[in-house]
Amino acid sequence: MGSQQLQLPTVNFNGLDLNQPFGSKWDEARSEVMAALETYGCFNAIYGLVRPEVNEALFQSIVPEIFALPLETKQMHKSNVYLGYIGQITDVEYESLRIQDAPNLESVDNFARLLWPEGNQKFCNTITTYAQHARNLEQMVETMIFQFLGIEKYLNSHLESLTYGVRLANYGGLPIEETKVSLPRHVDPNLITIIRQNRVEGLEVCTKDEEWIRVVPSPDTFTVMIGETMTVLTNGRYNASIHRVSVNQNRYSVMLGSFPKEGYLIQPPEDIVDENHPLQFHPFDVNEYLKFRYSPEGLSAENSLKAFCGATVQTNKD
Ligand SMILES: O=C(O)CCC(=O)C(=O)O
Ligand SMILES: [Fe+2]
Repeated sequence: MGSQQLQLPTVNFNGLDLNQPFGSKWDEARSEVMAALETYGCFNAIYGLVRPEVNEALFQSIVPEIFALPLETKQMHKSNVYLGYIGQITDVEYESLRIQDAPNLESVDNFARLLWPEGNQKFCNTITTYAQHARNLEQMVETMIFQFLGIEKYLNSHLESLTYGVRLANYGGLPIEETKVSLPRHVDPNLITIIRQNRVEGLEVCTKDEEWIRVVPSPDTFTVMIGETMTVLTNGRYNASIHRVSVNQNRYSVMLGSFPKEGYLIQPPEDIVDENHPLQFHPFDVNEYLKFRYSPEGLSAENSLKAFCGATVQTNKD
């Protein structure tokens, strides 16, 4: 038998409501989500409520237009190595821009005015509508995780401590004959990333057996993946998804990422730490971690998260 193409599990979120997080449909979706997170650290969510015209505006005009701007203009958004503009680093011309606090119209407008001094209403409306939609999905997944771990009483304060950014990515300089890795294997440092690839595929997720699953885009599907901050929060129960991007043609993607707000420390609730589940990580500041992760010490560490904040656990296999 030929090797069967592995596929990422798909969970249907249509009809689920963040304000009514219960009932048989919700519970069924939650079981599927938690099983997928355990195995892959990610899954596909069918969540088609974003209007087609928003999607069209995003991928047909907003994203291509922003990357067509002069480099100096795009580079006005540099803050640190993970936030802001990233580019000019590989021969495949990967570049990306991050819009901080994207569900908020005022923040997006501030961002837009750096690029277009007279403002850009279409840009602002499209980005905020998209970000609010993806944030809803993000918060449903957070809710499922908190329910599943029996730590729901901490959910509201946790959600209030989050901030959301949208990252736009451009894989240019193509087409080329052979598909090539243009964003190398990595894990995301944040809590959850909601990825939207439009038509052109490229995202690949690594399984525990070191096989790569190619994620096929579809019009109403978002890929949901957990990052290292979620690993810390869940005391190591859920590993961040290892992924990369391989392409042979021009590709755009749009991501929403959740981060703790500046100054918030992440640590697992005491309810999920006990003799059988000893504390795996010291309280974690993602911004400090980002500085470490891209420092020579962080880059050379086998596991930069553990090197940064791992607690010494006697019973651990490593
Ligand atoms: O473009 C994608 O599909 C994913 C990009 C990614 O993994 C990242 O920016 O961290
Ligand atoms: Fe990533």
